[in-house]
Amino acid sequence: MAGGVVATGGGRTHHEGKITLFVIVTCIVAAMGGLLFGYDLGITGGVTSMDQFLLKFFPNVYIQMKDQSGVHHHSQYCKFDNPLLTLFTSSLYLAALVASFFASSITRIMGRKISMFIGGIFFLVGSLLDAFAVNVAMLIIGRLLLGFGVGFCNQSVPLYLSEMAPPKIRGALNIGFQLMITIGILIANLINYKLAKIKNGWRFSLGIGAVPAIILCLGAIFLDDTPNSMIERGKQEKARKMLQRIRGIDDVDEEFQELVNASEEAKKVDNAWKNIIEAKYRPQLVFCSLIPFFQQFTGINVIMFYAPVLFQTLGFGSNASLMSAVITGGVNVVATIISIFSVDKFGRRILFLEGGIQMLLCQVKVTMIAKEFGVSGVGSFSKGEVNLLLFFICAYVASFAWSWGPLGWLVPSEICSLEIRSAGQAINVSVNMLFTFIIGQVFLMMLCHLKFGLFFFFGGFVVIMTIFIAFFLPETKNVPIEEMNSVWRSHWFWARFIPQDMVNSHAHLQDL
Ligand SMILES: OC[C@H]1O[C@](O)(CO)[C@@H](O)[C@@H]1O
Repeated sequence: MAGGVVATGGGRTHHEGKITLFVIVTCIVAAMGGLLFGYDLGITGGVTSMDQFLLKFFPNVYIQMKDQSGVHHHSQYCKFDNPLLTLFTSSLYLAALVASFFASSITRIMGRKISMFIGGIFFLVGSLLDAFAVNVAMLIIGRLLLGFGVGFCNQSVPLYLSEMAPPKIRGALNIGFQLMITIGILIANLINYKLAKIKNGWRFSLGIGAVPAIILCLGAIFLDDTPNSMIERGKQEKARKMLQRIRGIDDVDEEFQELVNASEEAKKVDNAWKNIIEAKYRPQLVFCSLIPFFQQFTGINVIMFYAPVLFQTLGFGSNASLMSAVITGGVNVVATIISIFSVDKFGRRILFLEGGIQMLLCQVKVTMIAKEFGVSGVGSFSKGEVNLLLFFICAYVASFAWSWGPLGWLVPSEICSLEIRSAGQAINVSVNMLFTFIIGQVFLMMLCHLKFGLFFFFGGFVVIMTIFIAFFLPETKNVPIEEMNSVWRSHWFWARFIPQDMVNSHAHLQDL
């Protein structure tokens, strides 16, 4: 899940309830929010490598790119290094960061539906502005609007999904949102590949985002709000009817009562921000801040944002570069699906540790192969080397996609109890957006200065984060949220922060 607060409605509930057609339609529409995020995230990489786009908005970059003589630049690595070009990609994340502060209150006070609708409108207008852009300003304003869309949808969609779905599929849906993001990235890569050859293809690439935005807006108009949100806003009777409708059964008393109780308790939480800085919540504060930071310092967005540019820099032809982005996008989707099936089987730690080691090995291998290209970037690869490079980049993306990708959202959401949940999620989402923005903004400059050593730079962070997980993250698989304190209490490091009276006496940790 890429944001929002997970509504657990009391944790381990096993209510009756079918997966009704209503729930399915609801989920499809809401999932458009994740798809749009992924689409807008993945689309810029291909667009910024298209000649016509560069020629229109960034002619200097175009000249540098075509110039093989070295007159305009010192090395191949620097040909895309242009702050405005990177702002086109990364401004979206800055806007998303700002919007999520407003979006969380609007989602709570006015409901999930309104928030999704506002997000959809931002996506729609942003896509159209970009598609019809006549200058760089219009292009960047469009990206900022798309970023507002991301901010609103990241708050409302995951919440909407988890509140509409029957409890038994809530966990799967949590990762399902991340899956939709990866599908969005893949679709963007495919569209770029197809449209690169047609005249002004970039306009279509940027404009096609309007289609899921329209579905999202229409959905938000016609679908109802969640029972949780109705209860929160005092519409009890409407909420009960809604619950009967979405569950497809009449007897919803037990679940309804639980939702009412959860809402009462939520009202009692006076100040999640004050709570989370208390010493007893130190582990949650640390993980909600460091997990998103580390997730971005795996370097994944270097590939997601700039794969075509990166491949071109490393000497791939323009078509091969766009195709390679499709391949990495496909690997990303498949590995995220693998994660859905293995996260409750192997546990979080195994996935984090395996993912970290595999990412590191791949980064070392990529550095070694890219070294052939030389510091000045004038070397060239053999066909075999190109394939090997692509193989290791794919293996790297796969290891991210079954570890830090989905777990970066899952773990923070499952360790925060109600009294700190909203603050914990807000920290997680904002730290993630902030560092996505920073990496998006400085990557091309880093590529220019660090050259192939760039992969090593992120590799260094992967070593630190893997050691961090090994020593500090206890296994959270199958641990109900109310028993999390026992886990911290029996941890060699976190135990010192947790007073004995916080530990639930019924805790059972045999499964760990
Ligand atoms: O699938 C990769 C994508 O997933 C995210 O980490 C969000 O969870 C993005 O920052 C990244 O681009």
